[in-house]
Formats: sequence, C-alpha cells, structure tokens
Amino acid sequence: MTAQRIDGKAAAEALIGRVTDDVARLIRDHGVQPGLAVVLVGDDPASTVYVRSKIKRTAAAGMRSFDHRLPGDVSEDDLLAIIARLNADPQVNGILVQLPLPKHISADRVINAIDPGKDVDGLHPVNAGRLSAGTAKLVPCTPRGCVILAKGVRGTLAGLDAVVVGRSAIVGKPLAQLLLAEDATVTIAHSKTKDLADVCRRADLLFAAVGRPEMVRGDWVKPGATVVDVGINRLALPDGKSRLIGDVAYAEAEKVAGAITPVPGGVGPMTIACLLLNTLIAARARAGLPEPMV
Ligand SMILES: Nc1nc2c(c(=O)[nH]1)N[C@@H](CN(C=O)c1ccc(C(=O)N[C@@H](CCC(=O)O)C(=O)O)cc1)CN2
Ligand SMILES: [Mg+2]
Repeated sequence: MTAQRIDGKAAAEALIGRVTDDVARLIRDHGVQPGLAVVLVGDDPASTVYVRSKIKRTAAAGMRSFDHRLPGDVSEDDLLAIIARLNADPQVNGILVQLPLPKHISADRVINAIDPGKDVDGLHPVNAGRLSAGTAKLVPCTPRGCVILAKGVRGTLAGLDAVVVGRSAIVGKPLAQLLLAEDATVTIAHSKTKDLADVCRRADLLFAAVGRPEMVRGDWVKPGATVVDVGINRLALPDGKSRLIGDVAYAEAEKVAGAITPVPGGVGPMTIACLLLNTLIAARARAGLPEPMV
C-alpha cells in the first residue's frame, strides 16, 4: 500500500479562503482591516521569494501589507528603530522579520524588541512562555501548520505517540508544545538521541525538522504512521538547476506510512497560510474580539 499524500497546498488554500472571509467580515462589521509588516534584511534569494509571497498573499486576503526591504549591512540599531516604529503604528497588527538575519545582527535582540501582541511569528519569549503555559494566541507558523495537517489526517491526536526530530526554537520546541496541547504523548529527539531510528519507529506521528536531506529512512517509519516532513533542502543538480528535498526519504517512507507530506507542497505552503491566520488573530485581539472560528 502506498501512503496517502497529504496535500499541503490544498489545505493552505482552504485555510487562506477562511481567513479571507473572516477579514471581510471584520472590515464590514467592525471597520478593522488587519495589517502585516514584513521586514527583509539583505537579498538572500530564498528569503526574497518567501517575503514576496507573504506580501502578495496578505494583500490578496484583504489585509494591509507593509513592505520593509533593508540593505544587508543595515545596523542593528537602525533595524530596532524600525521595529519600534512598527510597534507604535496602529495600522500594523503583525510584524514579521524574515529569518535568517545577517550575522552582525542578533536575531534574539530583534525578536525581543517586537511587541508580543504583534509577534505573528510567535517567537517572542512572552509568546513562547504562553505556549508552554497553554495560553498562547500567537504560535509559530510552521508548527501550527504541521498540527493542522496531522489533525486533517487523524482527526484527534489524543493519546497518539508523537516524535519530533529537531529542537529548534522556530519548529521543534513549539511543535512539541502544540502536540502536547492536543494530548499527544510527545518525544523530542535530536542529533544526540540514542537509537534515533528505534525512537522514530515508535511514532504514530513522526515530524522531521532537522534540516538534513532524507535523513529519516523508510525503515524508521512505523507502518501506518502519519509522517510530516518540515525539511526544505535545496539540492544542486549537475545541470546547474536545483531540486527541493525534505528530511524524509519520501520514496521509501511512502511505502510504509499511512500518510505523508511531500516536499514541496506539504508543510511549506501552510507556513504562509498560518502567518495570515496569526495576523487575523492579532488584529481581532487588538480590537477586543474573540479568536476567529476558522
Ligand atoms: N520569520 C520567519 N522566517 C522564516 C520562517 C518563518 O516562519 N518565519 N520560515 C522559513 C521560511 N518560510 C517562511 O518564512 C517559508 C519556507 C517555505 C515555504 C514554502 O511554501 N515552500 C514551498 C517550496 C518553495 C520553494 O520552491 O522554495 C513548499 O514547501 O512547497 C514558505 C515559507 C525560514 N524563515
Ligand atoms: Mg545572527
């Protein structure tokens, strides 16, 4: 049996559709138009593509979009001054600083400077703390997308054994917290985990977020498991072109898994959809309205 291919693109379009409808209601009923400011430092090609897509999708969803492109040698102080202006701007409900930042800028200092109520990446320590306390509204976009996709397949995640391979602040750690909030039994594994393949083989839900191309092999997957591949690794081809591959050896894993996300077209599109959702959540909270029912 071949695994069900989880269509992240379709799930993202459906979520963006619901967000767009709620934005229209928010404008019509409350005169509130959500606004997202995206800050890009430098000209990294992948980041430029992601930022362009974020800006385009924000506007298409009926939100205001504010575009801040800064040279790669901008000083940390100048960047912090822009963040301070965006924090004070009532038209801006969400602030997203595209990562990674150049080496001379401390990502921690920049993230800490964002108003937690506008932190649509969910990376500010206040929002990370709220996530572990179970009271978060703004949670990191990629992990939120992973949980939506897994729930789309399994309905409930309660009681399932979830293994998250990777412990980054942007994916692994918040994903583990979100899965715990869904009553899954969660293991966080990483490069130092003993018998990693055995740990993965116990997972009903296997999330790979290590940034190592095809590290998770087919025989690491429990038969019938739901596999969510967060990896986006660009592989250079001999003809000068490139190809994206995930952290999971898809061709092997699809023979064993019950369902699996492809790369591209799996988790990636959900990241941008969840950014729009977070911007809507931030705008509604700012207006004293409950979370959207999307
Ligand atoms: N401030 C942030 N920076 C970064 C984040 C983030 O969530 N917040 N995540 C990544 C990049 N990212 C969004 O910023 C992102 C990555 C990938 C995709 C996506 O749709 N990928 C497609 C493939 C696209 C391609 O061909 O390159 C897919 O997987 O189908 C969207 C957003 C790091 N930085
Ligand atoms: Mg840095």
